[in-house]
Amino acid sequence: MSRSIVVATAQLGPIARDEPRASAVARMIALMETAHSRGARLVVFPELALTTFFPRWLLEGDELDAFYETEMPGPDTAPLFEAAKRLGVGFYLGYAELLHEGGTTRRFNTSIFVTPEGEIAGRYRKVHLPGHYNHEDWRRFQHLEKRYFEHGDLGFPVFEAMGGTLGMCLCNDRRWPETFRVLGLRGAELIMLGYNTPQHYPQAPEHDHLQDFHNHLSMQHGAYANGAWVIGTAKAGREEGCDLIAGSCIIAPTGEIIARTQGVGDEVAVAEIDLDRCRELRENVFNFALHREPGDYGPICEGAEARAEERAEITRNSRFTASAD
Ligand SMILES: C[C@@H](NC(N)=O)C(=O)O
Repeated sequence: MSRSIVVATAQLGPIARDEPRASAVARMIALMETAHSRGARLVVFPELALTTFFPRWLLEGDELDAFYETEMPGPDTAPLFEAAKRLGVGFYLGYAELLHEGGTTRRFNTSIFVTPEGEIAGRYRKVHLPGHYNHEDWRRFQHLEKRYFEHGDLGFPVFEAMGGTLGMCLCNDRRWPETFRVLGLRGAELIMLGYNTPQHYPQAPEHDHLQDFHNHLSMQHGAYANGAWVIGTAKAGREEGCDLIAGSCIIAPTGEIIARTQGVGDEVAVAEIDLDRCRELRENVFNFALHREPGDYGPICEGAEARAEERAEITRNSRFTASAD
């Protein structure tokens, strides 16, 4: 018996700095309706899908806080939840999360999975935060994710929804094989992720022409080496003068891209996927129980305590991550 489900990647074009959330949400509902009209029951939106990619600027106070969600759904996002219920569609959504916890303000780069019933079935907080902590004059665009978000505190959880075992990650996470492997070890059959990836890589501009290649290379390998379906969704196009790559796609457990967007604007690509196809890999070349050799992978987990302490020290010194209320 197959476990087939029609899924969609719902790519967004640029979101202007002054574009209200209600406008971004209206665009997402239109994409969801298009996906639904093509049979989709699951839709994946990008990372930080409700606003422009604000870590490209040094911001403070209310101007910064305005880019975070303090409730989900909130007044601006409730229509997306309602559309999902009306259409019977589950969705992945990336957004900036701000919460007050024990007298502390916490900020995460977060994704959730919402079921067709409108319930939040899964939550993920980004583990691999790229970029830097302080303003760097030499950059045309900042990448202040390390300043604006705390290291995700949930690890890489999986959850049951839509008849399968699902997992999530966000953007830079896809470049790390460990992300996919941990989700694979937990039995993920479908891994969803959103990304905001500039075409220009300031530290090594000679790699600019490789951004699309590295994007697909990472996700296709993650799918193949773990026998999982992967859906990757871009926020694409020229956003506030910064070119973001597109290439949103649906990838089979064999590593093959079976559907992808063509342009750099709002666009949906749809495919029917059979979750049972994960077995083609997981019962053969990547049968973990039979072939994996964890005894030889020691260095992968070395340094965890030192790294946690280093992060805690940085957090204590940062005005933005885990700041006192
Ligand atoms: C640059 C970085 N962006 C991100 N939003 O994590 C990446 O694509 O790895």
